Amino acid sequence: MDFEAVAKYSALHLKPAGLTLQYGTAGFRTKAGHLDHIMYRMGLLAVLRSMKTKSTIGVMVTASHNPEEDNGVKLVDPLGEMLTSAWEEYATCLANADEQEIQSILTEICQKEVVNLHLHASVFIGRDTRPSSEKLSQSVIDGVCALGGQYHDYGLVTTPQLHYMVCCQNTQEHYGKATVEGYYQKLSKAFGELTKQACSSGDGQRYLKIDCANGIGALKLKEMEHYFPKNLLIHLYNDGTKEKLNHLCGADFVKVHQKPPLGLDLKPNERCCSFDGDADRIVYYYNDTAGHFHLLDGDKIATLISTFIKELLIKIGQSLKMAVVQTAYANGSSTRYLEETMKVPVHCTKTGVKHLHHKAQEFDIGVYFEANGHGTVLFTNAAEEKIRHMAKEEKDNQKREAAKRLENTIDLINQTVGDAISDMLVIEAILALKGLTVQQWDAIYADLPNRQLKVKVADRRVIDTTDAERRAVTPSGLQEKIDELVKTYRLSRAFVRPSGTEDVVRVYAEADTQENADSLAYEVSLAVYHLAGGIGEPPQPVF
Ligand SMILES: CC(=O)N[C@H]1[C@@H](OP(=O)(O)O)O[C@H](CO)[C@@H](O)[C@@H]1O
Ligand SMILES: [Mg+2]
Repeated sequence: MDFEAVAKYSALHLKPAGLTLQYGTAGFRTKAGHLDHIMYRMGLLAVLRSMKTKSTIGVMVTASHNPEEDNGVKLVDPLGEMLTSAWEEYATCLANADEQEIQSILTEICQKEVVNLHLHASVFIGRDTRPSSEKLSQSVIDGVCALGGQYHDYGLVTTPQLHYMVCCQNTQEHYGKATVEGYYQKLSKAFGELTKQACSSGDGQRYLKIDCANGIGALKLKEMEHYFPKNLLIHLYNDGTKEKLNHLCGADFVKVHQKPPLGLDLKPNERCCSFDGDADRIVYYYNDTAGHFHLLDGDKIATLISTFIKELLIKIGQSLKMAVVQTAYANGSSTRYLEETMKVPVHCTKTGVKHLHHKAQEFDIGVYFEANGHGTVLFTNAAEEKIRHMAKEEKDNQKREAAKRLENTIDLINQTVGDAISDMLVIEAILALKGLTVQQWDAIYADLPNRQLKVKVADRRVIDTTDAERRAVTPSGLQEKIDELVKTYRLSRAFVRPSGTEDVVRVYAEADTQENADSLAYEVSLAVYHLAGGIGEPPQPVF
């Protein structure tokens, strides 16, 4: 290891005194001004991870739906998955080390992981549209170079595009070409094939309004539009030319506030969707003729996609096991509908894509979505081979056609990670094929009214949870209080957990009416404030 180079570059990326950060649900995230040293050190770590796995590793500079002033970074493992947890700990350790400790920590990681430092290292780098991202990605490059790694800087890409390209590279392009054009071509071709026999979506309305959160999604959709078949008409809003990233718009804003984004005029019954800042989440919505807003979130998306796949599986007559993976934030109605009506097994994991992803890998076909609209579908190699074989060789016309649809779905979905562009194409294809309007899709089941709130506490780590975060173990008395409150409402459920991306405790509640969900969420927030060391003003009633 060239410690001299490491030390030389480290001096250019000094850690602010007293700053400690943790590799959380989605890597490191904080104010952009505090991240230079983190970027550099993640460049170093990516090189070691690449040597360890003998594969290309991805580094994405983004803070997704967070405010424009924030930034963040996460590492992407060889098949496009999130970084494995043991290395998250190394990342945290390296990030918080004093400058003179860096060498010994790198050496320790190499010893523990038996990293052969003579191997070639390769790192793919991507970034979102934040003003701070370009400089920060240069710091990543410094880290990669300090340890003699090779890099390819993809510049502005969506997070899922970077994951996709890492996977392509490490599968010797079996998954696709490791270029942005390759991505556009593969997805557009699959979409065209899949929707060949569809006339249009049920409402005869052939276009979709997209709120791009003033982020990278707008840039990439503009590039991709030329590849789309003519039957897909999209109209972009919040394309970043006028307003600030994620400000009063984007998938997270729409989901949390349950209202349309600024900058998109919502006409009755028009089908609309929002991406988040790095385009790995998507939610749909519409306003009915009475002016009521209807949100179709990750749970509705999971239901639509799993219904579509299940129908095709029945047609091809293969016994492939499919399951849906959700988190505690999934609306109770969606879980009930999937289990009781659809007869699809549902599993609940902790928040964070990596947990859902791992669980989904246990099934032949694993559909996973967070309620906030992050999700995808995973097919095992064996399931994929079976489907591709049938799509080619099956004699029975109906079965073969169903297998072809599944095959195109496999090619359309980005299996590495949730992907707003890919998910949007899957959803548009399903609506067109099934002749469903957005209203008919929404009517499949009715969501239970719900509310999400945040509470500021001195140290959110005082809250420890169990049972896929549905119950609080500490501080003592908190869970008992929540249980007590939940009992006073109908069809109710509530839980609290420390956020992995913001310095807050999140509160979730659902109940029979919006008023009751709001009131329960408020009461639970108060309990958190009083029992878990709340700071600042106590929570106020929601409305
Ligand atoms: C309730 C919620 O939406 N939480 C989000 C949010 O995590 P928190 O740990 O809740 O801050 O950001 C994560 C990363 O984008 C995402 O995976 C997760 O679903
Ligand atoms: Mg995101």
